[in-house]
Amino acid sequence: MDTTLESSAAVLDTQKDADGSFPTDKKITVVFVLGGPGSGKGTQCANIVEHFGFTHLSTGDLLRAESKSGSPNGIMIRDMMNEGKIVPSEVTIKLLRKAMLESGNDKFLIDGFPRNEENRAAFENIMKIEPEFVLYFDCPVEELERRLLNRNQGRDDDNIGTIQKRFKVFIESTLPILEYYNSKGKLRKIDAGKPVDEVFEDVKAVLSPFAVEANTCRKSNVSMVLGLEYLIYLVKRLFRAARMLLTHLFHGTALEEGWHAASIQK
Ligand SMILES: Nc1ncnc2c1ncn2[C@@H]1O[C@H](COP(=O)(O)OP(=O)(O)OP(=O)(O)O)[C@@H](O)[C@H]1O
Ligand SMILES: O=c1ccn([C@@H]2O[C@H](COP(=O)(O)O)[C@@H](O)[C@H]2O)c(=O)[nH]1
Repeated sequence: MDTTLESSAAVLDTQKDADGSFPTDKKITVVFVLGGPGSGKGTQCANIVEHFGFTHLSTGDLLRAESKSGSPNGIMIRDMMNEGKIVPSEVTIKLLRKAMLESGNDKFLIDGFPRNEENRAAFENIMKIEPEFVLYFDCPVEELERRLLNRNQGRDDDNIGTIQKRFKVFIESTLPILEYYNSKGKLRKIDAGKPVDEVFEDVKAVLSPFAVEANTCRKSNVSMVLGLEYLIYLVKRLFRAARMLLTHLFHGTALEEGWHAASIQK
């Protein structure tokens, strides 16, 4: 499958209200991040960004921002989120595509998406991008509920009524997506019921293929710096030798005296 932003753009740009254009033909790496509400997707994505250079895009965050922006879809999005319902794919994918473009990156963690079969098929058809794999944060429901009720980030949907609806949607619509990717050998399941640091150790193991690139990059930066320092050292020595030679040619005696004086001082 062709996975360039350019080809995705070609499809999306046929849409009447699609904005912007994709500047590159780079290969795009996408990792979907899924898990029940409160399983720690956002928390772990922040760690991944720091260590592996991905851009983190939470579709929930993108929809929340859109609902507050006063856009024509704003009220519809807010009402659906308050009911724990899944917003139509074209709305979410348009926001995702814009954010991917604006990031300038080519490696993305797409958090909280695809949530149902419609999301999955639409992303594949429109963006023409297959995920590398799906990171699935698996956590007992009692722990999810405890975390959400203690989150205190002012989210309208972190109340027990909406939380129950979100759990139901996750079981009915998102679990089949996880099964789909599992059948394709693309599911990477993580025990998310453990403390944050322990979960991240498991995440790092799954993302290790991307660390190779980061290490290589770091190593080559180090050798570049060392190489540059050595070059500066050589140039300095060359200048010193040239200066001594010139001084010797024009003031041979003085130089000899200088050397002599220097060797006495030693
Ligand atoms: N491993 C963990 N152990 C205990 N608490 C955690 C852990 N991971 C995250 N939390 C806490 O649980 C809450 C939910 O975490 P987070 O927002 O990362 O989940 P999420 O999966 O992104 O949620 P949502 O799907 O609702 O956006 C936060 O208050 C976070 O600090
Ligand atoms: O792709 C998506 C992502 C989210 N939603 C809606 O937003 C809320 C909150 O999502 P979080 O991932 O917990 O931030 C979710 O319950 C859905 O109503 C969506 O429709 N599509």
